[in-house]
Amino acid sequence: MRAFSSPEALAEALAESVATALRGRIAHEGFAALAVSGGTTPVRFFQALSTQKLDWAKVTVTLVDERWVDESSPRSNAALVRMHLLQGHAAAARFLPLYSGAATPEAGCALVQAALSALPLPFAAIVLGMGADGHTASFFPRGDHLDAALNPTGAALALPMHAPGAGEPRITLTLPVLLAADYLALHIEGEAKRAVLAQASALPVGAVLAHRPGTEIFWSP
Ligand SMILES: O=C(O)[C@H](O)[C@@H](O)[C@H](O)[C@H](O)COP(=O)(O)O
Repeated sequence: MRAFSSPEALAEALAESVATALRGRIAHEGFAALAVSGGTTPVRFFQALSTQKLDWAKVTVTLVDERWVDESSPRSNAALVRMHLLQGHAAAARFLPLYSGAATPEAGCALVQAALSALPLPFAAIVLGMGADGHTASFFPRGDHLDAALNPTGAALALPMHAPGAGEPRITLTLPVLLAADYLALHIEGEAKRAVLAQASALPVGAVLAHRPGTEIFWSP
């Protein structure tokens, strides 16, 4: 685990690592894709990343998971990314939202998967968050598609998810998509989340860490 003294220091270091992964992929292949998480934690990281100098016009940004709500909702991860990440240098990036306006994530999933499969996969970088219940992406405990989403050999790139702790219906990238990324990081802040992480083996986030022990964990108080 990389422990930092402040959320600001963490944000700068995580932005450096992600920018390095993006530059590396652009240098080799000309294009790169990045998936980021929503929620409340990533705002400082988004702001730090938006100031990184790289050829953002070659980057497609999308989400690890999304709440099935319109961008006018304060719960929209897409709105969060537009407001805090797609600014400054990063304003030149292309953004692929996961929410399409379809009535349900089930109805929108095929379209999302088609759009994802047109990206320069695997992702150059993916940054995960974690909830207090041990979910990461939308791999929620008791989620209706949890087993399918955590199948390391599953063919789906994205799946709908309904779960008691999820708030609204969700759509999420699947475990094999996360595992294939060039660079995979988990960003958590606060003592409570560090304590949850210590119990990770019994939680959905633990499935990611078990399959990808090299996942770089960023923590600050
Ligand atoms: O849409 C979401 O909710 C996220 O992508 C989710 O997976 C997030 O990373 C955790 O819930 C942590 O959320 P906080 O940063 O708000 O604690």
